Amino acid sequence: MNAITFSQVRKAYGGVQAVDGLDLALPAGQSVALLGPNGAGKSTSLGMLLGLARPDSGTIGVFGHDPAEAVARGLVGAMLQDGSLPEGLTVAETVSFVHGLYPDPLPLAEVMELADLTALARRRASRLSGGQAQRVRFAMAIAGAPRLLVLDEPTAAMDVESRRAFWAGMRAYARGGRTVLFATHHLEEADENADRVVVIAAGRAVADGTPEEVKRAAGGRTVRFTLGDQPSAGLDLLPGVTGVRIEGATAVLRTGDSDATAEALFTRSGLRIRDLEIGGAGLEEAFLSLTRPAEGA
Ligand SMILES: Nc1ncnc2c1ncn2[C@@H]1O[C@H](COP(=O)(O)OP(=O)(O)OP(=O)(O)O)[C@@H](O)[C@H]1O
Repeated sequence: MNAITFSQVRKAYGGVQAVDGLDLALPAGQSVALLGPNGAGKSTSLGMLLGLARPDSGTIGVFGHDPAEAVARGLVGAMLQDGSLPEGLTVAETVSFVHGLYPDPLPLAEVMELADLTALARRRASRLSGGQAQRVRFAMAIAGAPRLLVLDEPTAAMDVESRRAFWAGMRAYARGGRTVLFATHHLEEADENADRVVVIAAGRAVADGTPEEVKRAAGGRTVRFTLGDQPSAGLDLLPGVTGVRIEGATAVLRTGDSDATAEALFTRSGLRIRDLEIGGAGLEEAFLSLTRPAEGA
């Protein structure tokens, strides 16, 4: 059975078409990243999935139910971008209170462990750093052992160490056949933590598959070399080149024909080429090539 289906879902705010005909079918048991640039429609889609807003048209199903019905049945846990924590309670009291609301929760110690909160149990929840508060929200989202866990940019306020611990907790939660859908614009988070990546731009899915498949669908390879302070003008006109990015002293060319691009760099560009590397396109190149045309539209 599909955990989630979106069929031709549309949602506009005033003149902005936030979600523009989104189709999605996610089988139960997968961890899926909804990957897209700012304003792509990720939060709007997740809000509708949680029954917080209704589509203007189209339908959304969660384990075969209407979203609000699925939430009422306790099938869905969510961690959204904001939401304040109660004043005056410790972390342990906050998590334990929410935990007590569910008929069939995860063991409390397991919730604290998965959210990496054991060492913070006695701290006041209202005095936590942004990243620590996110971990409490994560604990509250998983406490009821929901079959579907929805996370909207969960690591936004976390440092590198907290992120690592967070994703380890998320993957451990996902292991018992549970479904996780998370929104992110961090490519490496999608690459490392999702079985499947849905790239969303301008309110539509523009690519959908394993991280490897998405990279392949975007096609092409990258040719990178040290440009130094030489001019980059004209690199986009070399044979095969479909995109040019300058990263500090390095030029990164996306190309459909790396042999022709490399040959032209040496014979025709007039540049001094050093440290040439040819590689497969990473998720970042795939993401840029998939979302750029839609963004500019
Ligand atoms: N309540 C609202 N009122 C008006 N416009 C909105 C509202 N919510 C979202 N939008 C607009 O809809 C579009 C999609 O926004 P959304 O927040 O869904 O994108 P997102 O992919 O989650 O972006 P981000 O990564 O920045 O969170 C944006 O243009 C946004 O400005």
